[in-house]
Amino acid sequence: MSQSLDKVPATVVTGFLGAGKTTLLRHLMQHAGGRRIAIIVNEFGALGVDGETLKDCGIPGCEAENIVELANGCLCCTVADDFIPTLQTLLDRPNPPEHILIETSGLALPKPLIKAFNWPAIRSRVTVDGVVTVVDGPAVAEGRFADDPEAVAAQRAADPSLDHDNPLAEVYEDQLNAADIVVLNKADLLDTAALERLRSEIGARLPRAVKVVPAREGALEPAMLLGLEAAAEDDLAARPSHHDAEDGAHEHDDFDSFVVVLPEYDSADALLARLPEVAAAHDVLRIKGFVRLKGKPMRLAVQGVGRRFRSHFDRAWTDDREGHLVVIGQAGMDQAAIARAILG
Ligand SMILES: Nc1nc2c(ncn2[C@@H]2O[C@H](COP(=O)(O)OP(=O)(O)OP(=O)(O)O)[C@@H](O)[C@H]2O)c(=O)[nH]1
Repeated sequence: MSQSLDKVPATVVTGFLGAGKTTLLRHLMQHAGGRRIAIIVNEFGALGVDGETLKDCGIPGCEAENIVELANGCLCCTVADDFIPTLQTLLDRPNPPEHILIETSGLALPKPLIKAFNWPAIRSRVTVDGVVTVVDGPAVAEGRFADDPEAVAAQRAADPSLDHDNPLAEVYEDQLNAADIVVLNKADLLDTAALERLRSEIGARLPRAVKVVPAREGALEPAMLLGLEAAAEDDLAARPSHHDAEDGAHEHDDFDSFVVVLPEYDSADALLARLPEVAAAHDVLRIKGFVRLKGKPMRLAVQGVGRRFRSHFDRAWTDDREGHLVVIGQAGMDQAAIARAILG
């Protein structure tokens, strides 16, 4: 399918919490070859961390003005108020972007977002070049997205549109269904046999013939991800969604997030030792944020996915915000207990 020459291509990068979407975007920006790219980030959680991670990260193109953070919330419900005007503002720039990258929240069902590209205000100006679904390989291998993998497989064989008990499974499935390419990320944490098994398992779940490409740190050539010319907004029927059955209306109450404000620490060692234990004890899905250390101008970026944590000094603080961590989990998590345990 050839893309209309005057439409700006937009790539939707989706994938579950912590799968590696922001990491993949950073890699793309690093290898953009001078292309003018704008990024729209939509995040679940009261405080934007992904936008903060990308903005002014030192990669050419990641200057703050090229990165737009959409207000916290469900992109599909704020399409008219937020998303469409944001796109229009980008397209109306004197020097409009040559490509737009959109990072969805890890909990988003991507189809309503793709549908939004059919809105009259933008339909003639922008097209969905492709949907890149980033998958957290080890999390899938650990069975994070299935109540009981065998039971779900059997159920699906009987009725592919069946809802799952596990809300994670539903989001995961919708994100796979929307994909034009699947990035099987965190390949470094899987051996060859596990990687091959996952690749064929994922391939078997996909509703269409879509490539499943293993990656480490989202490091793939931009040519693999951009320029797919999928015009996904014209091809909605091929991308079944749990959202379809709900007739547009959907629940947001499966997941929850809150912010823990941190004191300034002499050393982050004790905090970093506690975090994996807290995440495991409370089945927290995602923890991310920045820690302030006494006497250090640099902020310590902390990223946790399940019980796997990483931290590094990313850049100097540019404001006097306190250190904070955004915690995301399933609804009903004991926020007070988690906050207490984090603060130690
Ligand atoms: N071991 C390993 N870790 C990775 C890889 N890719 C990303 N990570 C780490 O996984 C964590 C989450 O990565 P992000 O890129 O922030 O994930 P995300 O999908 O943007 O997260 P949300 O926006 O919260 O959904 C970070 O600590 C990354 O450094 C990979 O290929 N291997």
